[in-house]
Amino acid sequence: MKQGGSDDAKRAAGESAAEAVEDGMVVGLGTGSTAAHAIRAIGAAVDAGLDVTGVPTSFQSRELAREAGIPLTDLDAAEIDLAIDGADQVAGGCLVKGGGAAHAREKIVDTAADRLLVVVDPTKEADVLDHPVPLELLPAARRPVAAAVERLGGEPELRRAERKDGPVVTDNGNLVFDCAFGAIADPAALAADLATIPGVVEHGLFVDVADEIHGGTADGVTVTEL
Ligand SMILES: O=C[C@H](O)[C@H](O)[C@H](O)COP(=O)(O)O
Repeated sequence: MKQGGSDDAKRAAGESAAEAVEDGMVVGLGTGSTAAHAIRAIGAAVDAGLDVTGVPTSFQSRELAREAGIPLTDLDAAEIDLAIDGADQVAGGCLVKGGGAAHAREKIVDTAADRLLVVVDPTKEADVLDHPVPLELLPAARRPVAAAVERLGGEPELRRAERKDGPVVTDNGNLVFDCAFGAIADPAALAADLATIPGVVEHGLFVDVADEIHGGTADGVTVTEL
């Protein structure tokens, strides 16, 4: 599922968003190769004396933040000022997320933040969302969830692990379906439908969550306010 934009473009986007982090902030730390650049840049700022606390969105972002020296907290203890996160596709301010199977915790952290800055390279930007939508689902609900997705016109595919026999298991112990719907004309309506399926823990459509898109290229960054 992962797409391969250039690392220079991802770094430009991540570092651009990290510049918005101010002294005293609690920052949501997204997951993925683009958000990783923001985490490293925030770590460098902490090393230089900035007082920032992070709320990770996954095992991976927690590990990276620890390595980068960012003090961590959680939603029980703190309000989040700003979150920085990647996306698998962006169109019209809506996002598809979950290529790294982290979208459930990402959605909790990103929606809890006062502002969400999305960091992407040009391969992620589209006119209309048509990327398969990841669903995190309870293992016991696999068959009924698949049937419900098909009734909505989607084609669910169980995500399989690349270096393990069997499925991907999320940080929460659940399965992931990647659901192809073709072009998604009305992301809000599809999001509402997916949210009502029993057994779906979270879907990867993020509608009305992002505040800024930091689109990186090897030559610079375009910031789009939403
Ligand atoms: O589950 C993973 C996340 O939603 C990522 O933010 C998303 O897949 C983008 O990752 P990357 O920046 O590596 O393409």
